[in-house]
Amino acid sequence: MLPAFVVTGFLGSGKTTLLVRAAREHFGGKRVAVLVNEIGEVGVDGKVLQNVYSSVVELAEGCICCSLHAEFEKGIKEIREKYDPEVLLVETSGAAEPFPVMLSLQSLGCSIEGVICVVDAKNFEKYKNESTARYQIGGSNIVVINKVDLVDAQRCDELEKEIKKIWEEYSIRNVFTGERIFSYLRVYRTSFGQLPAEVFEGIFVLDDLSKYTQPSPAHQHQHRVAEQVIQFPQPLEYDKLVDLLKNLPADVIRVKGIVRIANMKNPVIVNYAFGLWDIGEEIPSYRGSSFLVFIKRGGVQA
Ligand SMILES: Nc1nc2c(ncn2[C@@H]2O[C@H](COP(=O)(O)OP(=O)(O)OP(=O)(O)O)[C@@H](O)[C@H]2O)c(=O)[nH]1
Repeated sequence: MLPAFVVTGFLGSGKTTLLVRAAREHFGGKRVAVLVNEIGEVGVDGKVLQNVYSSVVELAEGCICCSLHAEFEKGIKEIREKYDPEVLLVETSGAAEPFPVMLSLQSLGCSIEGVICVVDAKNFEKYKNESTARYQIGGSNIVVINKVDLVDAQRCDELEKEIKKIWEEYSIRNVFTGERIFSYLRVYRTSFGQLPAEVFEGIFVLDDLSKYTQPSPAHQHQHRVAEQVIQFPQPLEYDKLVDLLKNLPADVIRVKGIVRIANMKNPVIVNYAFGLWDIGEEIPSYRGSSFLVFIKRGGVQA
């Protein structure tokens, strides 16, 4: 059985950051393959992850928990044949629910060693009523309260209580017995996805889910976000980019992309989530054109 971890969590919560950190701190020396899914036609996370993992497969334009189901299974088979990994990491898009992904992985001979839901401590209040965010918490056995550098300890305590309540309500159950499929929830508090080694040591292995017949939440799942990609043929002025990020319409909840900036040697990653932005990490290997992906709340179904 191939050990697999699923990383889920709402848009911009810090999934890619966590995986980049895990590569540096916990997977040295192991053959690790990563499968990453984004809702948009242009992937950013895959390019960021390629900087630290050599085997990255991107599934863009669609959602692995519903429309991309077949591609997901094909992607996993391809990864196994091509890279023969010792560990598989799956980063779902911020708009996906983890349960169907877990079922697929198990049916393909993976043992799920943890479903990690990343929660954005700073912005949880702004997205906590989205049903997808609730199913992501309920479909996990490890919740990582991330961005704790941006909130105080009291807020973290409140959040942890709230998350546990949501987990109780939304956790996946055996429809016949009402029993919870995950017998426990483990909560960590982190900054920039820093986790203890135990998370990746196989101590959170899940049961075989195929014996449960609960219909997958994907059947009711709708994407209440829409995305638009803008390409920039010329390098951007730094100040103009900052201006743009500071003056986005309120319904834009997430922006990310890779852009070239005038007078900077390498392309850089641009990140914006619920009002917080950052222009920074360089991607020297990126050869494509500059682009930004804008994700809006309340858009059409994907
Ligand atoms: N202050 C702070 N910022 C963080 C932390 N973790 C991540 N970020 C920032 O949050 C932004 C989004 O992080 P990502 O790791 O790209 O989030 P994601 O969940 O992969 O995003 P999507 O794939 O679009 O859903 C980036 O600007 C990160 O640098 C943290 O603990 N503290």
